[in-house]
Amino acid sequence: MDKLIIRGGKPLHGTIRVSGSKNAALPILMACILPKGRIELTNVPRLADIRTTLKLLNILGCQTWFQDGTVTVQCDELNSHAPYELVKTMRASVLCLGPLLALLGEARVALPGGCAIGSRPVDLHLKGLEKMGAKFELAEGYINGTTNGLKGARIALDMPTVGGTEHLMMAAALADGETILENAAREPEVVDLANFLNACGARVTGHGTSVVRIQGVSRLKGCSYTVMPDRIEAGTYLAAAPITGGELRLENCPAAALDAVIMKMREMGVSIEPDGDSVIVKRDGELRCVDVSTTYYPGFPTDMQAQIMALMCLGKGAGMVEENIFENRFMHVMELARMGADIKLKGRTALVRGVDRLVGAPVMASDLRASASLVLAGLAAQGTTEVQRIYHLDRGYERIEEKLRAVGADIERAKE
Ligand SMILES: CC(=O)N[C@H]1[C@@H](OP(=O)(O)OP(=O)(O)OC[C@H]2O[C@@H](n3ccc(=O)[nH]c3=O)[C@H](O)[C@@H]2O)O[C@H](CO)[C@@H](O)[C@@H]1O
Ligand SMILES: C=C(OP(=O)(O)O)C(=O)O
Repeated sequence: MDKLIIRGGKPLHGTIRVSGSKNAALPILMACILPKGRIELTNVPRLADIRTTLKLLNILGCQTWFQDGTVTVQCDELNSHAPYELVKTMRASVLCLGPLLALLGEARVALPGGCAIGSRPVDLHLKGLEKMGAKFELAEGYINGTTNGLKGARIALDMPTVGGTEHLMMAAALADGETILENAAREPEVVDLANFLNACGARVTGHGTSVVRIQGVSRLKGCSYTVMPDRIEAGTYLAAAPITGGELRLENCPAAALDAVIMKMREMGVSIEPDGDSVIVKRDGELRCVDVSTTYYPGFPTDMQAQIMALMCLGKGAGMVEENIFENRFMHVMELARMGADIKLKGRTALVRGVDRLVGAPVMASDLRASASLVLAGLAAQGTTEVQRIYHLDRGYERIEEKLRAVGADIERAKE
C-alpha cells in the first residue's frame, strides 16, 4: 500500500491543470454499453476508478483502449454478469444494470461498494427501473434483473439522487416511449451524461432542471465526446492555495459549476478571479471560519465538505459544517484533530474553531475526500504528515503528488 509523505508549510505558487471529471466520466463510460458503434471519449482522467470501469466493460464484452486521456470503446457482443470483485470497489458500477436490461432483457450485477461514507442504498434506482417494467430479485449479494422490454414511465424520485437520475436516463434512452423523471438531480455531471447520450442520438431534454424527459429511440450510434473538467478536483486545488498562503492559477477550471464553493471561499477571505477558462486563487487578508451546509446542486457539494473543513481549521473564529447528504461523512474529523484541529462533532454537525497552526502527524485516509482534506492539512501543517491508505485518493485525483510538487509542495509517495 502507498502513503504520501508531506513536509508542510510551503506556500504553493504556479499553475495546475484540472483533469477530466471522474464523476462525469464514470457514468458516461457505463453508458458506452448502449450505442452500436465506436465511441471516443477525450479528457478522461487516469484514475483507479476509470481502470476498474474499463475492466468491467471488458468483462461485459466491450473492447476498450485508453491512451493519453482518450478512451475508445466498442461494445458488440454483451454479456449480462457484473461480478462482485469489480463492483465492490466502485459504486458507479451498478449503473451497468439499466443499460444491460435495456439491451439484453436480463442482468446480474453485484450490489455496489464505494466510499465508506454512509449506507448508500440503490433502492431508488431499482424502483425507477421497476416502473419501467423491470423485475428484480436480490440473492447472495447480487441484483438479478429481467424485463420483457423497458417502457417509458413517469418516475417521481423521492430525492434527487445523482446516480439514480443517471441510471434511469441511460435505461430510458432505449426504452419504448417517453420517460419523465421528476425531482431529478441537477448536478453538472448529470448534464454531461445527457449531452453525451444526445451526441449518441438519444433524445434527452430538461437536463440541468428537476424534470428530465427522455424520448426512447430504437438505437444509439457511436460518437466523439469530451468529458467535462472535474469540479471537485478543481475545488480541492482552490483550497490548496489559501491554506498554504500561496497563489495558484487553475487551468480548465469549471468555475460556473463551482459557484457555491467559490462563494463560500470568498466569504472566508479567499480571492478567486476568473481569467478565461482559468481562475487565480489566493488568500485575501485573514482566513475566516464560516457556516457550511451541504446539499444538492446548485448548493454546496458534499464532495467538498472535508476540504473546506480543512481550510476552516486555520480560519479566525468558528464555523458550523452541516453534512446533509451522507450520514457518515466526518471520518476526517478525528484525523484532522490529530494534527491539532479543534473540531467538535455532534450528529450531522461539526463545530470548527480555527487554530493558529496545524502540526504534521501520521494520519489515515478513510475515504476519497477525507484523504484530500488530510493532504490539504498536511500541506499547511508544520513538520511532516504521513497520509496512509492513499488508494482512496488514487480513485479520484490524477497524479496528485506530481501536480502539487510542480507548484512547490514537498510531497512524495512511498510504500507503507
Ligand atoms: C460516482 C459519483 O458520481 N458519485 C457522486 C454521486 O454519488 P451517488 O450517485 O451515489 O449519490 P446520490 O445522489 O445517489 O446519493 C445521495 C443520497 O441519496 C441516498 N440514496 C441514493 C440512491 C438511492 O437509491 N437511495 C438512496 O437513499 C444516498 O444514500 C445518499 O444519502 O453523488 C453524490 C452526491 O452528490 C456524490 O457525493 C458522489 O461523489
Ligand atoms: C463519494 C465519491 O465517489 P463515489 O460515489 O464513487 O464513492 C466522491 O467522488 O467523492
